Amino acid sequence: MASLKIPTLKTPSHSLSSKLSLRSAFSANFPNSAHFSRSQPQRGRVLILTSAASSSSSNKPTVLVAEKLGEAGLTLLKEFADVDCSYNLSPEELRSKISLCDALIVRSGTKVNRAVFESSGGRLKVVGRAGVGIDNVDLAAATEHGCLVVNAPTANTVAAAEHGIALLAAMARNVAQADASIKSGKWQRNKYVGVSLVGKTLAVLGFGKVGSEVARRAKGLGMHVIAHDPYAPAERARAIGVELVSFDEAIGAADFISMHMPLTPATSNMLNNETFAKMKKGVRIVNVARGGVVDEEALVRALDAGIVAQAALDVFSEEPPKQDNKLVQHEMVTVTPHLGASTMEAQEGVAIEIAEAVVGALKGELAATAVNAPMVPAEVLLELKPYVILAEKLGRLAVQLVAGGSGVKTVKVSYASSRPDLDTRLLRAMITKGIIEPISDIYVNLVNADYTAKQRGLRITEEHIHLDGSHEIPLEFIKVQIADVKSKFASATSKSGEIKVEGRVKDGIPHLTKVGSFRVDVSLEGSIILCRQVDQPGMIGKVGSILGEENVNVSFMSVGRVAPRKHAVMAIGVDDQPRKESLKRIGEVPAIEESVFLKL
Ligand SMILES: NC(=O)C1=CN([C@@H]2O[C@H](COP(=O)(O)OP(=O)(O)OC[C@H]3O[C@@H](n4cnc5c(N)ncnc54)[C@H](O)[C@@H]3O)[C@@H](O)[C@H]2O)C=CC1
Ligand SMILES: O=C(O)C(=O)COP(=O)(O)O
Repeated sequence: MASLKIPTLKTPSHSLSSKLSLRSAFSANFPNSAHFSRSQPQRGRVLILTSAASSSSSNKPTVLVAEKLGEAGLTLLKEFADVDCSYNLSPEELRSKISLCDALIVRSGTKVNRAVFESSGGRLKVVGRAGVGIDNVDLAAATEHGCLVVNAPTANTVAAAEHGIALLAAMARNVAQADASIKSGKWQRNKYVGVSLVGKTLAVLGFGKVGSEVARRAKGLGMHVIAHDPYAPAERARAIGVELVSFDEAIGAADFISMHMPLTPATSNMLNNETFAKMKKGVRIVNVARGGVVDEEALVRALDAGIVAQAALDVFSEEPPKQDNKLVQHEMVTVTPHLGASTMEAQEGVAIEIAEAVVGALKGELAATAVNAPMVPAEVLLELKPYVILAEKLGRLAVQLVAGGSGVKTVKVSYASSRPDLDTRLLRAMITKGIIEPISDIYVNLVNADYTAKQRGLRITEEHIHLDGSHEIPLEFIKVQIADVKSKFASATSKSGEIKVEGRVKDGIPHLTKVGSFRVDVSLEGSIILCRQVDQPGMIGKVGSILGEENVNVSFMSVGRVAPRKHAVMAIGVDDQPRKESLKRIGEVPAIEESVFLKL
């Protein structure tokens, strides 16, 4: 397996402070628009931005809105960002604009594929999908690029359900065909005799938000409603008088089928030759989900064979469909141009929902509708905040203790906690960030931490040390161990050969409490000098005076020793980075056996 090579360590261009917010967990971090400066690119806390990448002279992030968005959403976005509304961009135009944008907002009409993320040069930090389906966004590529994807999953539910019902009724009564006929001067009352809905069986496939609203409305029309959804809770179905059945039962019993699942590899072409063959002859199909859930050629054949009597389609595998598309032209098919979410009300709601999500994500807040990042509830985030900082700093310290040329492959993290259900995803991500960022150009956040670790051949194992006691404090300590490496500070290596650092949070401030087998206590602010010395009087004074002469402010000092007059490790917190010569002078103090400077 590949391993994470330790090159010369980079000095981070920022210094962490106790003011660090949860922003560091996410990729998109604009503290607020007024303080955001593109001319001073920073890593870690905020986006990697350069003045060359800036398209505007203001300090605000830039949001590209690539498809029509409701006014209320645009107003919200404009309060925080420079908003570029450029509709109908070609793929090439989108790719060339994207490196100037911090966020992109799309609906279903824009393909946000890998090329878009690659063209963004690392600047794009949030993609907002103003709607539900995210099949037009390459989530794997987004994650690999540390780009958060958020959607607006609730505001268009009713609109989509109403459109499903509109298509159901219009299809059953040939509304569209009859309308076209009368407009062409005909009066064909016998040709357009329809079928009734009352008493018929409707199978709702996909019993999520839209599917259940369709079911509720269909029941109001006097239909017998059954549903199939492998993941829907039976109680939810029962509560509205719908029976959940198997897929084969649903399609076998249905007079009408309505599709409401997302397009995924598992649902692609789920209506096909084989499944059409299992349906009742004369079944009628409504699709307001995605064109790709139906094998469209198989549907044409099923229509021509009379297995499917009629279909009503709002969505197509290729949008817009070609003019000679056989389904569009088919007499027994009613079509609309992906109008499910297109009501005034839904579009205003979706616009607000997505604008809030994108602005929140740009501010580094928790994104409640994140699609490609673990969902960590806001209250958990707040509670874990100091531990998040501790986790990143321990990772950062541990990796700086690795000797150049070693390959970091295995990191073991131990969490000592009385909480059996401690959510460690965020902590793990931050340790990964701490380990990878000082030795690479990769920007690591909650979105791409696990992916990046895997890519770099870094295996992070986690262990929970269960403590008895109050559940009030989420964590007693975190221990980070790097195995199978040489250390540039031998004292950081435990008896079993791993580099080991341990820390805990005291009064809300992260502290380093153990290095190897030496207990220390130094707050993790500023930077740290570690020295191993023979435990004897005067050492603190000697090192302190060298730092004083060099004008380096000491914030903290702590000495941990194995036994009096034996070996001791001195941890010195410093506000500024000492000159190389100062560190050399410290190393030359006769009783000092080794020393290392660690930048936090
Ligand atoms: N035509 C339009 O303008 C609109 C289309 N949509 C489409 O409708 C879909 C559903 O939207 P929501 O109900 O809001 O999403 P949702 O996530 O609430 O519901 C989707 C349901 O599909 C189920 N599902 C997943 N795999 C399935 C399978 N193999 N068989 C049966 N069910 C399966 C899920 O368990 C879930 O309950 C969206 O993904 C989107 O593609 C949504 C809004 C507007
Ligand atoms: O929300 C969805 O999934 C939709 O299909 C709506 O698409 P639209 O935003 O109208 O392009």
